[in-house]
Amino acid sequence: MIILIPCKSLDQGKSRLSAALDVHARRALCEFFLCRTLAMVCTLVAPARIYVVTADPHVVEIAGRYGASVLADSSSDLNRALEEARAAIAARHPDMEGLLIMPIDLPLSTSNSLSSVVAEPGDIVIVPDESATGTNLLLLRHASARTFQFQFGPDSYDAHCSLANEAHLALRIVRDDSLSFDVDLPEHLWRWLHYSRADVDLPSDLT
Ligand SMILES: Nc1nc2c(ncn2[C@@H]2O[C@H](COP(=O)(O)OP(=O)(O)OP(=O)(O)O)[C@@H](O)[C@H]2O)c(=O)[nH]1
Ligand SMILES: O=C(O)[C@H](O)COP(=O)(O)O
Repeated sequence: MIILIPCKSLDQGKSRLSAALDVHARRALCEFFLCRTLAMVCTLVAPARIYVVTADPHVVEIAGRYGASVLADSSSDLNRALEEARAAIAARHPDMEGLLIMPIDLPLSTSNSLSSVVAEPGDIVIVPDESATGTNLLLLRHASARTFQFQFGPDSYDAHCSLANEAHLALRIVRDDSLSFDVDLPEHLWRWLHYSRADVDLPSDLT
């Protein structure tokens, strides 16, 4: 399995938190999210199977610390960035049998919860967000790993499920509180900070 982490430029990420956090704090949060995500996925696969697609040189440097490879995002569109990254990955890994799209903003995710998703059978495994509108995790297997068209954006959960059903793919839906929680809006941030303050070493901008 290959793990592909899309990462917006750190100065631009989590823009919907701008009412709650200034640009420095948002940048610190994105860096924190990126590092914890890289550390976690390194427990699941070898660094040679971890890719980050980004336009940010600082993200490139961070990914390098974890031994992950970086692919350039020249599009500023998430679906296009993923398509281009996947094409590059498929060329480097002709044996690619699975591709997991792993966002950075799932702060309750753990190695164990990710392992459970990876253990699910099927051509496509989806973990929706709490509201069952977004797609928090997308695991593609077999031919889908190379061909399934990414539909990230508004209502991506429905869009991904519809596409999978139209193509008669074996689709598994996983609902898991630790993976369904993503930090998009200030209310998510407050909930996460409230629960994690005791056991997470947060960036100083957030404490
Ligand atoms: N490379 C790349 N990654 C992206 C892009 N847009 C979003 N991402 C990443 O995709 C994942 C999910 O994105 P969102 O939850 O929308 O996070 P975000 O874009 O930082 O949040 P907002 O700015 O508030 O929309 C995160 O890992 C983002 O860093 C993009 O245009 N290019
Ligand atoms: O479904 C999606 O497009 C991704 O999960 C991003 O959605 P979000 O911006 O609502 O997290």
